[in-house]
Amino acid sequence: MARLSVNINKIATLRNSRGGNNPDLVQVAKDCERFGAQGITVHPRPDERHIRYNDVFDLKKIVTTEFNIEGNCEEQKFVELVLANKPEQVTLVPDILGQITSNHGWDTISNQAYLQDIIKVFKDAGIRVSIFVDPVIEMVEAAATTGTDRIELYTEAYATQYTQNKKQAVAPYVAAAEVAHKLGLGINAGHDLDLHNLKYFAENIPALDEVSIGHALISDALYYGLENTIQMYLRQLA
Ligand SMILES: CC(=O)[C@@H](O)[C@H](O)COP(=O)(O)O
Ligand SMILES: NCC(=O)COP(=O)(O)O
Repeated sequence: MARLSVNINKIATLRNSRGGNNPDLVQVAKDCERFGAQGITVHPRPDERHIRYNDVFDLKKIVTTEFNIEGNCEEQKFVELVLANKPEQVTLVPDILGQITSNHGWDTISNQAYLQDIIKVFKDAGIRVSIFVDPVIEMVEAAATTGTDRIELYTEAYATQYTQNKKQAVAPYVAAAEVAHKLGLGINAGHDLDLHNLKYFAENIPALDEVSIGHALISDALYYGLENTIQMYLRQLA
């Protein structure tokens, strides 16, 4: 069964909207774990639109499952933040400044030497590395020679196509996961996964280690409550 890592970016969005500490991000992380979350994911962006760099230090003190920090390693401040906190996992995402959200994986061919160097920095610090990739066979194959422990399959395209044709939507991800598994890579996935599309994805992807889910899960919690929502997502993975 793939692990569920809850991305709490949008809790920080709500907190920041009024300038105080409500909702309390640290308490929400503790509660997510108490409700069954098997990991906590945050994505501190340079503009700190939601997760602030200081949040990472506060969360590191209390996360007892797996702490996954996502971000763009081309930002030195991000590299220093991760090395200072040594999470269980870092997920490297090639975001360009000003993006509304993450919307592409690494070109692991043209960035091969750069990724090899930066991945070694994190692995030498004892941190598991995952890199964000599109479900493109060549990109997965080149990921294997970067030294990364895992890939994270960027699932927006799956989510977008799911309602029209779920078999067609999942096909490239199955193919990518089969190649990744054969090459000894761990397999994570995330972006726009939700209560409608998660079960089918998890049933079809071989050797799926972890999904990280935030936007839809936190939105669902507005209707179903956080504890019930986390349990609902876990049931999709059972
Ligand atoms: C990498 C990815 O797809 C998501 O984890 C990302 O963290 C979402 O970021 P926002 O919450 O800023 O949209
Ligand atoms: N890596 C994906 C993630 O952490 C959350 O993405 P989303 O569910 O907010 O789209």
